[in-house]
Amino acid sequence: MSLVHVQGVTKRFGGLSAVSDLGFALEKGEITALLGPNGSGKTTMINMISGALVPTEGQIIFKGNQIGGLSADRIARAGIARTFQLVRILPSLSLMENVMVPAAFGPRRLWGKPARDHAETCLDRVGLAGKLNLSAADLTYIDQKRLELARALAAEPDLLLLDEWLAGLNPAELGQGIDLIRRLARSGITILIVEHIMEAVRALCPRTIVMAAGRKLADGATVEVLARPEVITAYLGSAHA
Ligand SMILES: Nc1ncnc2c1ncn2[C@@H]1O[C@H](COP(=O)(O)OP(=O)(O)OP(=O)(O)O)[C@@H](O)[C@H]1O
Repeated sequence: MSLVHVQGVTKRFGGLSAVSDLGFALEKGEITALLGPNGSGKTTMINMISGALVPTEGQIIFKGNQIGGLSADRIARAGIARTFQLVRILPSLSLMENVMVPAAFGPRRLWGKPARDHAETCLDRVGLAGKLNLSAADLTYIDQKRLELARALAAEPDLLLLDEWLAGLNPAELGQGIDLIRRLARSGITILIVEHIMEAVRALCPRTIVMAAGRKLADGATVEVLARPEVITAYLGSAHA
């Protein structure tokens, strides 16, 4: 059985259909790109999987259970974590404290020493092992991104949703970011990536799903999908082309 099964999902905001009758499945351990021009509905889809938005129609099945419409808190505990387009960390807290907070709300509800040990492991996984007691406000941009990832990992997700996690990195940092995501995927986490940097998509994602105006335009091997005329046409109208 697929880890995730999105079936006939629609999200309407008043008269606007941001996502229309979308369907796809994600297999365990897969790393997949969700692409599309600005406003095509990618973030709305991620928001429905993570519980920030309730689908108007359709089902989102995760590990065999319908999760569409459940609270973000319950979905996180079921094993789905995400990052945001604009980094969300707690600047006044140390790195360790930043990661202990989501650990407390994760499936094991860790507290005290087990939470500290788990936070240390998560920070180590993203390359921040030496900075546990620094204040989050003092981090460079890429380290803030690493910290956000460590906070997502603290909830011990089976599915990780990355919403433009690589955006804003310089070329050297981009290489480090790609390596880090690849390492996480190898550890068995299923990853869905919304990303406008095609170099990263090609390097990381064997499979790509393309949305246009809320609908699925293409789904298949990345190299093949990105060469399709209808995909190229969809992107030519966008600022990211
Ligand atoms: N809360 C909301 N209320 C009303 N309309 C919304 C809301 N969220 C998104 N939309 C609209 O839904 C459409 C899809 O937006 P969405 O942010 O999902 O696109 P996207 O593909 O993620 O775009 P981008 O690449 O620019 O982030 C857009 O027309 C957007 O204006």
